[in-house]
Amino acid sequence: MAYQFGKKIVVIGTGAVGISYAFAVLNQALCDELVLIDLNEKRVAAEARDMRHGMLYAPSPVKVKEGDYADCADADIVCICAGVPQKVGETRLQLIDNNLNVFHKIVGNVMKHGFGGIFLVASNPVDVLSYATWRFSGLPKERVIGSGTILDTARLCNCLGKAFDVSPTSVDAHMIGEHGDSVIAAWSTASIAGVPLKEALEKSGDGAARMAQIHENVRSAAYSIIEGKGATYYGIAMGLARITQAILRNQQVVLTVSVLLDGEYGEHNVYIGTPAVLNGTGIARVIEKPLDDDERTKFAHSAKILREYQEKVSDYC
Ligand SMILES: NC(=O)C1=CN([C@@H]2O[C@H](COP(=O)(O)OP(=O)(O)OC[C@H]3O[C@@H](n4cnc5c(N)ncnc54)[C@H](O)[C@@H]3O)[C@@H](O)[C@H]2O)C=CC1
Ligand SMILES: CC(=O)C(=O)O
Repeated sequence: MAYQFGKKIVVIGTGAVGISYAFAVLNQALCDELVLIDLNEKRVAAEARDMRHGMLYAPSPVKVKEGDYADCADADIVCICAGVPQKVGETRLQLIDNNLNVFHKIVGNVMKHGFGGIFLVASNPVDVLSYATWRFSGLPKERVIGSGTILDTARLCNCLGKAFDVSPTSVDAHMIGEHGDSVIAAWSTASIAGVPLKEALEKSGDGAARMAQIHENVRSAAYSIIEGKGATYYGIAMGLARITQAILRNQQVVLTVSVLLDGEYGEHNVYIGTPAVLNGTGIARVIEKPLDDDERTKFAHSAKILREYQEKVSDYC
């Protein structure tokens, strides 16, 4: 496991998601300095101390401490996981007013200290908050990345892996669009070793029903996990760690993340989930999937919803 000399990550908001991400970063030795920031100073100091105790058994030493915004000045990645999560039955978009207010303060504080690295946004609604972070920070769009549909894609690959009895890592399929209720399964391009899954499912006779069921399973996963244990955090933490690895190890890998579209899919000025190539510069390029007509219509609908919510950002600018 490569040790990342000189790499520094700051996590802002060390609740369930932020601290799970921090723990994944330590266990994968993705940086050599990890700084935790939260409004709850007593708790964040305790989290950092607990993590330092585990360092003896980590794959590589990582300096962990609780910190403040001055620590962002020379950070490679600032990952924002702060703000409220959904309560049972609440949608992600319903969190917008509270979390936009939180992000306005946080991004302002980070930029005040001359941050020039990459923002990684996890808080919901993640696409709209990624757009807000881009607007508030003034950084190039390539350096403001939302986790987007990285978790939805993992959920889809899990379902399809189970359905076709292969490892999820052998499934090539993507969830795109809003990380939320209008999320889309890009069935027309889903495959295993080049075998198209839409046709494979259709051959079984009940293909349309199975695809609808798998889509619903993915779309509603967060709702049912929140009902079961109050929050979701391990899945997104692993997804955030994967994005972090792609950036800090300059991997040039394709992941589904939230990016600002500039003509791809016929859309402009909207942060939304799509496959993109990630490397040390952040977003190296967006990959526009060849969608069928139905997927294209649904993607345009998802973008429309997000653009409407993005308008709220102007109130702060
Ligand atoms: N993108 C994704 O796929 C996922 C996103 N999420 C989102 O992540 C966010 C965090 O969720 P949880 O960790 O479960 O919530 P949580 O309530 O456990 O933690 C949130 C933390 O943010 C901190 N915080 C609030 N305002 C702050 C500020 N101004 N400065 C610094 N810290 C501040 C709180 O003190 C708290 O520790 C939520 O918006 C949730 O919806 C959760 C799961 C998956
Ligand atoms: C909470 C959330 O966004 C998720 O688990 O997908």
